[in-house]
Amino acid sequence: MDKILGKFRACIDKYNMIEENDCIAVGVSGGKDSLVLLCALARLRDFYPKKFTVKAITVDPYFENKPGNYQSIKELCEKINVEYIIRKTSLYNIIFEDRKEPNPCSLCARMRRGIIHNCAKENGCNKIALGHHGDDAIETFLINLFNGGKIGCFSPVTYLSRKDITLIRPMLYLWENEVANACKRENLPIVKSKCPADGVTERQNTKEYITNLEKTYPDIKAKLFGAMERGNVSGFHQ
Ligand SMILES: Nc1ncnc2c1ncn2[C@@H]1O[C@H](COP(=O)(O)OP(=O)(O)OP(=O)(O)O)[C@@H](O)[C@H]1O
Repeated sequence: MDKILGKFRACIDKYNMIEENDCIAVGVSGGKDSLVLLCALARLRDFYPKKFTVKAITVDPYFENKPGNYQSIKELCEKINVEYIIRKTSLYNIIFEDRKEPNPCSLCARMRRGIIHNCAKENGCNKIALGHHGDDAIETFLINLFNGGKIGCFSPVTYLSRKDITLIRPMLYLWENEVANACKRENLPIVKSKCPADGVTERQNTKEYITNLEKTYPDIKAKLFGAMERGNVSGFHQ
């Protein structure tokens, strides 16, 4: 974990993501990104100059109308001294059985976000940390550009005034392969998603597009990310 903590902290400091006495809910899906985020934040909590609390929240979509098995995450949370909250939902039932959504991902993400925000508030948190990394940022930037003709991305920090809660994305200075390596090194307990739509997303195509671009422009990822900061895109800045 120490190997990634430098960049992790640099991102937090640059975008002032943590204030004294923050209570931060980490959205934990069970995937590698949010597990690494959870452990990195819990580790930082132990020596960061500003005191803050970390909690973990999993929104259980109830795939196939059955509860997910998050026992290994529960054990991890006990080990790193983090309170763990699992929120039962009917996401799977609503999206795949009731509505039989042809494009389930965006509705699911929207509903899931609302549930995480409410759950964080109910548990006394003023911030929510999400596991987006640098690859997610440049992929989102390109998807918005190519599909919508728009310059934009999610922001490193977003204050949601209606809910009075702030979203932070502390892993933006890490690339996906750095996060994946940290996950392996720490032997974190990935809970494999049972989502029927997993892996067949637009994002996968964009990932492959960027991998191909890298053959001609080896540092295209850093250039794209740098352009977002230099161009002050969506709250990114230099
Ligand atoms: N079911 C969930 N419960 C709680 N938080 C979630 C859940 N699903 C996603 N999140 C949060 O939203 C972030 C972005 O969601 P997304 O589906 O893009 O995840 P991802 O990039 O596949 O990351 P991960 O490897 O953590 O699953 C996650 O990193 C996590 O912080």
